Parts: sequence; C-alpha cells; structure tokens
Amino acid sequence: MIQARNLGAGYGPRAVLAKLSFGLPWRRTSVVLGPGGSGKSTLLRALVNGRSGDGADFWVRGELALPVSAQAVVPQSRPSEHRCLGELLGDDARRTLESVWACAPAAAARLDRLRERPVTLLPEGLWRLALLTVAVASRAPLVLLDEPEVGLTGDGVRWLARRLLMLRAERTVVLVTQHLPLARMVADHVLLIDDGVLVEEASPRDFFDEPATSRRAG
Ligand SMILES: Nc1ncnc2c1ncn2[C@@H]1O[C@H](COP(=O)(O)OP(=O)(O)OP(=O)(O)O)[C@@H](O)[C@H]1O
Repeated sequence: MIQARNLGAGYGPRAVLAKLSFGLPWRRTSVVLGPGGSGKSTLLRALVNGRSGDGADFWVRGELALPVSAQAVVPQSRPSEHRCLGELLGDDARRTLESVWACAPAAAARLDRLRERPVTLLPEGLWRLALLTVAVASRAPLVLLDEPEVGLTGDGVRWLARRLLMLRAERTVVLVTQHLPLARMVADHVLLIDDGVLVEEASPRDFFDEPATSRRAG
C-alpha cells in the first residue's frame, strides 16, 4: 500500500494539494479523477521518485510511504526523453513490441519504424504510446500514468484498458484520467480530487454505481 498522510504539494509559493491523506492499494489500479486544474497531475508528480522535469520550484511535504523505487512514468506532456524506443526496450526491442502489441500488430509495426528516433521527437500521441509500451514491458512494480489516453483512437483506448486489466494483480498502477469509461473499466480504487482537496476515496462500485451524493441522500 502506498500511503500518504497530510500530503501537500505545490509550485513555489502556491500550494496546490492541501494535506491529503489516502491509501493506494498494492498491485491494484487506482484511478485519480477530477476536473481540469484540480491537482491530479500534481498528485501524480508527488509520487514520482527523484522528482525532476519541469518546474524546479515543485515541492512536496507531508508523509508519503512509497515502498518501491522502480517506476515507469508516462507524463502528460512531452517528456525530455532523448533515448529512443529501441534503447529503452533493450535487446530484442522488435519482439517486445510485437508481444506488447500482440492484439494490434499495425501499431507494433508503426512504432517499430520509429524505434531509432528519440522519444522526445516522436509525433504527438506516438511518444505516449512509446512510453506506454516501455511501461508495460518494463515490469516496474509501480506504473504512473498521466492521462495516457489523450491522443489515442478508440481502438487505442480499448488496447490500453485491456493492457491495464492484464497488469492487475501484478503491478501497482496509478492512472490519472478524465476518461470516465476507461476509469470505469480498469479502476480497483478511485480518488476524486477537486481544487486540491480529496473529495472522495471509494471502491469503483460505490463511486460509479452509487455516487456519494445519492449515498448521502439515502
Ligand atoms: N509547473 C507548474 N508550475 C506552476 N503551477 C502549476 C504547474 N503545473 C500545474 N500548475 C498549477 O497547479 C494547479 C493544478 O494543476 P494540475 O496540472 O495538477 O491539475 P490537473 O487536475 O492535472 O489538470 P488537467 O486535468 O487539466 O491536467 C493548476 O492551477 C495549475 O495551473
């Protein structure tokens, strides 16, 4: 279990997350939902070990128990990853691509053609698929995904859902998304954030089938 107590995070003088306490079950998929600008990416960023990337003034406070260091991260905006997909996948990159994309061979072939180009230079959408491929293939115990569905076609989102379901019981996944059908398909645990505050932490059943408003009303 990843546990946070009184977790705060922000940029420079501005606190975005205000003392959140929550748990993310181990080897399950936790989905983080909330309106645009509510702090979902900031929460995910707080979970990234060795936080770097954009925003040198990013800070995190409070207690955060993150039991593993091996992470695979798919960020929301184009990463400054200068290595190419072939390098990130290591030996036998083509076979890895074929196996990760077994149900979508056209995508495997497309990524294979771009395998020698730095990930940061890949077209929008494809860098995300490239990093998703690396995340799936890496076996990192903790997989952090920030709106990975953006730019994917309907087939791409279905592939992503199937892949995430296959990771169930093997990896701990934190998925930030605004795509409710995807969230519903893959969630084992749901966090709802609004304006930096944790509004709800619930099972998918309670969250999707019996929203808090109707539970409170009942
Ligand atoms: N690098 C940054 N520097 C300063 N402020 C930032 C930075 N990144 C995000 N913010 C601010 O933090 C707040 C929360 O942003 P965040 O990206 O975490 O929200 P979000 O819920 O992920 O939004 P979205 O769904 O639109 O991606 C916003 O007001 C945003 O402007």
